[in-house]
Amino acid sequence: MASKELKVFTREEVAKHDEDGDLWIIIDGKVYDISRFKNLHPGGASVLLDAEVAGKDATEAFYGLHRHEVIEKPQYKRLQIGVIEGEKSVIHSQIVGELSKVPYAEPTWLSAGYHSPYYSDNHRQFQKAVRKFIDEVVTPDARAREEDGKPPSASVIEAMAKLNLHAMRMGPGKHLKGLELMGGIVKPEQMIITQEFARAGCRGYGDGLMAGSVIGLPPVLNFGSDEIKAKVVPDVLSGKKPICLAISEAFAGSDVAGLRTTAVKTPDGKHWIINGTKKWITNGTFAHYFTVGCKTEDGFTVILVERGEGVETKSIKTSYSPTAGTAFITFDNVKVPVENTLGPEGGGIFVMLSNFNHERWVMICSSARSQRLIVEECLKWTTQRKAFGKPLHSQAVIRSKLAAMISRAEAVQSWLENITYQMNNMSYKEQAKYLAGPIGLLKMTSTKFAQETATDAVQIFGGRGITRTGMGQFIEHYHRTVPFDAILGGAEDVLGDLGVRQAIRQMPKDARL
Ligand code: HEM
Repeated sequence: MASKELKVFTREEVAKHDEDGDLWIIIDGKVYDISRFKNLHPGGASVLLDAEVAGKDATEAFYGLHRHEVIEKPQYKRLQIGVIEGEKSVIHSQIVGELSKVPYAEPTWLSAGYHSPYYSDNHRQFQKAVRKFIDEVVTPDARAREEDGKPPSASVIEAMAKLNLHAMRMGPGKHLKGLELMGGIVKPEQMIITQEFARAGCRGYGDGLMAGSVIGLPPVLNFGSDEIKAKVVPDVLSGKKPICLAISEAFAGSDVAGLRTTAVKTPDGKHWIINGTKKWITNGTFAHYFTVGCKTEDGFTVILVERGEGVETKSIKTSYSPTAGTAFITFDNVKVPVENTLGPEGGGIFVMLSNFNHERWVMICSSARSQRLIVEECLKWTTQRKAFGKPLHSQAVIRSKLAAMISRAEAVQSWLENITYQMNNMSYKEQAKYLAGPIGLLKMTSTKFAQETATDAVQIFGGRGITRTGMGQFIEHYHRTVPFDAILGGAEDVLGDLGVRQAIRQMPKDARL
């Protein structure tokens, strides 16, 4: 359909259309005929007939109450009948794939005028490609699935598989050999992928997007037999058969020794028989493979289970969306070949611990990036929202909250970049020795900061910060879902304690005041 031709009006002409039945307004240099829309307006008709609005420039009033995306929706966009003579509209949506120009909305390595010791132009090129993909393919699906609670669409999972994004999210390793990454852009950085995904601002969907594989597949990659890897890895990385990590139970979480799911060998020694339950298992409702922590004769053993007889999964209603597929799982006499054992029998603690650093680091990447998104939302809101006749940010108390939020986001990002650099330059063994503690401390810090930022943001947005639609929708979502980062992958206190205990173990014997 050809787009309607827009006419050119003067402000004086618009001012003549200021009454019920003949009602125009100006928003950002564009003229809208809202004569008929007035009675359908979700905010009511009377506000549009107000003497300050009818026939006038309503830009400030509009942006104090609506997100820009409202006026971009086709059903409202078509209300535009013209433009104002000699004026250009200045407000536009974020351009797909582009960086934000709002201060602190991007980490310094992506901000104009800044330098970074860690990132090259290749990283920037890769980041741009990932962002474009997220903006075009992931974000629209994320918003829709957050609404209907269904798992991420198969088309998104397939599109990610085509670019080998699932494989890249596992970090560097043999599994990337021979794959064409992101359409041929080399040297991918997992931190870039994870941080770009967090920008979609849909926490449950983010986990639904195969987060289970990011934590459930590494034990297979690192400890599975060649036969198991040959079967499972392509299934998972193609997105066709997701995997999840099933450790936590109703009985125990951080206390791995308290887990009760058992695996007992059959008399011929060829199979495990698994019985027990698992709780809060991300992606469990739609996973095909399960990396399961079991109590065995020798202690704790990790075993790969395939969905089949005796495996049942039920959705758990958490405070984020069912998109994540959070499950309660029952294993009822599930028979599994002993070849599915991941790592040594009785050596499951080591398998789990070696996985934790990577899992926590991924979560910090996402936590650091989502805090920044909240900073951006708050900077925009406090600029466009007027209170007592002035922008909100002219209040010192508001600026003080913004100062704290910005500082937290920047501090976490800088520490994270340092840790990431260390990870890239240390062996697996060195990482366990030097980084388990710092990663624990950083995750604790990041999620504490994130929760403080969420609380501050709600205060800044007021009622809108606790409303699921409209201006504060990202703040409401963030405030509701931010505790997930503080619990998943290790609770804050446990992680802080881990960091300090590691430091105490490394205290030199001759250290004295
Ligand atoms: C073409 C112009 C406009 C369109 C398409 C429009 C559309 C909407 C929509 C879709 C909502 C529901 C909430 C949301 O999605 O954000 C809303 C709410 C509202 N609108 Fe408008 N609107 C327009 C102009 C205005 C103007 C000029 C005012 C001036 C006062 C206004 C005042 C309100 C109010 C007070 C609410 C309720 C806000 C809330 O509950 O926080 N609208 N509008």
